[in-house]
Amino acid sequence: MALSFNPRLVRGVSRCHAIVTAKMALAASCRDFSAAEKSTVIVNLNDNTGVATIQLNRPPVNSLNLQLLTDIKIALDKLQMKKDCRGMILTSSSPGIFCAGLDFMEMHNPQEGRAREFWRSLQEVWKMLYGSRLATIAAINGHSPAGGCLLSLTCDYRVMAQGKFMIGLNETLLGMVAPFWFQDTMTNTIGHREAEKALQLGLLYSGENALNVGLIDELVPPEKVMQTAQVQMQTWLKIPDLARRLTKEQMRGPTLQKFVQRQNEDVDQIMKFIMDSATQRSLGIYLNTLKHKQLTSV
Ligand SMILES: CCCCC/C=C\C/C=C\C=C\CC(=O)SCCNC(=O)CCNC(=O)[C@H](O)C(C)(C)COP(=O)(O)OP(=O)(O)OC[C@H]1O[C@@H](n2cnc3c(N)ncnc32)[C@H](O)[C@@H]1OP(=O)(O)O
Repeated sequence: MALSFNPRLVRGVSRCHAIVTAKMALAASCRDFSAAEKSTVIVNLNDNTGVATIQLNRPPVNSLNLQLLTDIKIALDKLQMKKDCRGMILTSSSPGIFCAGLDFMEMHNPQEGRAREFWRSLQEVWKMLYGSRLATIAAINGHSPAGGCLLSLTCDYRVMAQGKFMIGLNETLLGMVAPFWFQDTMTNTIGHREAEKALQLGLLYSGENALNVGLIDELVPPEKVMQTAQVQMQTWLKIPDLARRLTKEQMRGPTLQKFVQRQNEDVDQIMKFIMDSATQRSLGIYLNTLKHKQLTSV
């Protein structure tokens, strides 16, 4: 079978797979909790407020490869073990791009063993974030398609930057089906009817339309995204932790339980799907449309 390769993506491989060294500039009251010296996330915990920030730091587009997923997981593990950490803001170190979703290089003609590990890591990160004891806010400072949208949907609140940025689960545009837990996370946020349209049509929303359907909670000028997230975090942290956390557990519990029951089956289904030649053909076609910039938002 002839596969369609996108030269720009192929060129991007070395860059995408290069390890990004995080440069830490820490304020006096902040502690560095980054996963390792060479990490694809920058993590700070403010001791005064108990609020941590995780910045996705994998230029140019924070596409989620195995390393970035692993670093997010390590960072979250560390933060959740800190008793004094009560809230977490998830954002990007590259204004203009929150996260471009899964790294195509993990999906395009993968080795099965690596692909399984990758998918399990994505599942783990979703489960940890969706069930986190922390109050979580996504400061969406740029584009957030597919897996990027999913990451933001795991948070308790979403602040997005005004501008030409798009957000949504556009999997069908890639000839893919968003897994049931992507769908559930979306449905829990915007309701069944809107999610049906969004998921079937692979809608990428503008900030204004995302706000209208409830996909995001606030739309603010780009330079105000972090500040707005921090102010909003104070509202969440005014609530006694235990009451807020138990309420979150009760609200999200059924979705998480369903996920745990079907987690292994989900991996098998994804592997069958991704190793199929028709899937790889559709993916190749999509990579070409990406090259020619045909993505548009509603
Ligand atoms: C292995 C098992 C997995 C199996 C999964 C199978 C089934 C599950 C079902 C579906 C799940 C899907 C979830 C996903 O997340 S799929 C990813 C979907 N993402 C997108 O569609 C976004 C694509 N990117 C864009 O639209 C634009 O890049 C973006 C708007 C984000 C930014 O635009 P901008 O103009 O600023 O930048 P570009 O010039 O386009 O990009 C810069 C550079 O980065 C490369 N790149 C972009 N996105 C990705 C990506 N997701 N993965 C890898 N690389 C990416 C792009 O090609 C450019 O490279 P270069 O030209 O500079 O080399």
